[in-house]
Amino acid sequence: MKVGFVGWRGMVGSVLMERMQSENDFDGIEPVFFTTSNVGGEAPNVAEGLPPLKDAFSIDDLKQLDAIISCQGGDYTKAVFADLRGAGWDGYWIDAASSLRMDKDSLIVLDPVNLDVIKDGLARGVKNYIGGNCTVSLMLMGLGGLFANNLVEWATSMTYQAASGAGARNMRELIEQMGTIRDGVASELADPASAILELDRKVAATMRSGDFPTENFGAPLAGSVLPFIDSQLENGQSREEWKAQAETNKILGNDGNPIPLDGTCVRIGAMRCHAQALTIKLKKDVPLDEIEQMIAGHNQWAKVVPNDKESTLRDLTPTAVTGTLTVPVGRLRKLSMGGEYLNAFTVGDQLLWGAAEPLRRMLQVLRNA
Ligand SMILES: NC(=O)C1=CN([C@@H]2O[C@H](COP(=O)(O)OP(=O)(O)OC[C@H]3O[C@@H](n4cnc5c(N)ncnc54)[C@H](OP(=O)(O)O)[C@@H]3O)[C@@H](O)[C@H]2O)C=CC1
Ligand SMILES: N[C@@H](CC(=O)OP(=O)(O)O)C(=O)O
Repeated sequence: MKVGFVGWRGMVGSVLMERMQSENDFDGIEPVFFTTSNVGGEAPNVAEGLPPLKDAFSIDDLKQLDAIISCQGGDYTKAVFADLRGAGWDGYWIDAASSLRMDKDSLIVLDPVNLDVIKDGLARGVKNYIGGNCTVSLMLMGLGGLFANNLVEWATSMTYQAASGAGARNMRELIEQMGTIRDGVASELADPASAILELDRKVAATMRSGDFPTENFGAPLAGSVLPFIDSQLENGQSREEWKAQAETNKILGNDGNPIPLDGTCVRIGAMRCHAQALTIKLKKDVPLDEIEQMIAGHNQWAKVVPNDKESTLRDLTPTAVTGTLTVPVGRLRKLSMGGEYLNAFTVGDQLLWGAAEPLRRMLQVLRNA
């Protein structure tokens, strides 16, 4: 199988390369690497004898491939995809960008949750397989057991989304902001007897000053939260909030009767793990131990964290989860509204299950088909 890689040196692409190497996914495929900026440059060192980088805008070169994985972003997809199909290319297009997700000729891939939908798509001749929004994919990896058991009547999710979701430059800016705040009160911090309200006043003044580095986020994130992610829709939702219901139901293959999902998406000062607090209205009052079994039994990455303080602070934080494929689910308890109202909190690495991993695994599904 001849597989083209576009966007392999970006943040999502680099995580994809790491995962493919550690799973030996390059064995048995013929990888071809593309670039938008360095045609003729050296391909990454993932296999022997790779040809130099090809032009990612060359339809003739792209047409030679059986499958293309793009982590280059939506603008690239918009620039080449239609022309490539228009030129008669019939290969598999696997993409991290959102542009084609809701297209009728595309499926959203998250195989531990929707392998049946993917296999049905392959049998029907679907050729476009798109990774889901990170928050949606991570929610489904954690709570897939409840959806698989048809228990969710509706859910609302309040998210705590990491800087990486906005890009590599934003991750750097978050740390710049943290450092700027710290540097502004270095002398007060060095003196344990300094007045806390004076320290606090200086921190606020630093964050509000015109010099504070906010070029990428557009506002201070360190020491604050930003309750709007992605663009604004006319109905008052952010696009990130809109994706929850639209993408979840598409992933699950719910055509006629969508499960309502909505909430507030918030950027916080974590590096690459998204977290979300969910209120889930169950279709019936199922005992908590059965719910825990459904969640833990759904896939090998979902882990139930006991609802006690020690376990939660040890295992249910971005710090604990970052860089791993584990998707812990905790704070599981029935809410005071009644036995059909479930509380849950889940955390996941948004560059792994939220971006690169579903694409890597889609290639494996194709190879095994
Ligand atoms: N960030 C995220 O959390 C998620 C992102 N996505 C999708 O993936 C797309 C790519 O995201 P992301 O990986 O964050 O984007 P990046 O900005 O990290 O990389 C995109 C491209 O930028 C070019 N580039 C320019 N300068 C550099 C540099 N210094 N280092 C590395 N690459 C550079 C590379 O293209 P070239 O080699 O051709 O120059 C690279 O492939 C997004 O647009 C989005 O559609 C999807 C889910 C989550
Ligand atoms: N919007 C997500 C990241 C992302 O890339 O989402 P999407 O793939 O749906 O555009 C975030 O900011 O955390």
